[in-house]
Amino acid sequence: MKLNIVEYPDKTLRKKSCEVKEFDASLHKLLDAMNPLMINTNGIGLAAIQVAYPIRALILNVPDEDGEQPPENLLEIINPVMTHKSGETTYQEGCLSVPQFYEDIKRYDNVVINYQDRYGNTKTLDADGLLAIAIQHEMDHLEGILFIDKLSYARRKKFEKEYKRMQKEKKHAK
Ligand SMILES: CC(=O)Oc1ccc(/C=C/C(=O)NCCc2ccccc2)cc1OC(C)=O
Ligand SMILES: [Co+2]
Repeated sequence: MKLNIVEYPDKTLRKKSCEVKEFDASLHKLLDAMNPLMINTNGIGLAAIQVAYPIRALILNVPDEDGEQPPENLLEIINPVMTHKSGETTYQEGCLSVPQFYEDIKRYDNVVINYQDRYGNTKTLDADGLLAIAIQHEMDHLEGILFIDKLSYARRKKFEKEYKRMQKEKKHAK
């Protein structure tokens, strides 16, 4: 199953993702294809909309203390609902759909979510630190929200200018 990452400013990224109803083989095939794509592109989180599937599914594999992403750390989060959020933290975020751009983004420090696994079993996850940040970043994707939408007006203008120049350079480089 060949997946490609949709890149900003592609309008696909702005779609609202729909609830997953069928926890079937096609869902499993998609999740199984998203994982290597995320790992091979140095990602730690990937939402299905980023590979053009507007469904409420996302995967996460936050590196552990020695920077590894062992398969047992993979989280497959479907139909997540945030039931608690508290505290505040800032982290320089990046996104596979907005390559080569990193910005400090403010997030909650602790979140609790209810979600379903690939078989439809309901689970609860209480997350702090980088995992909490990643969950919020990926759940935004399900609403068509990108981390650059959270920038101040000035920083957003700076981003748009830099991004346009980079895209032009990439085109000429081809
Ligand atoms: C050149 C380029 O695009 O660099 C990258 C940028 C972002 C990423 C991955 C970002 C990512 O997984 N974001 C998930 C959401 C998230 C953001 C911040 C903290 C937690 C979770 C990977 C990149 O690729 C390389 C080779 O480093
Ligand atoms: Co992202």
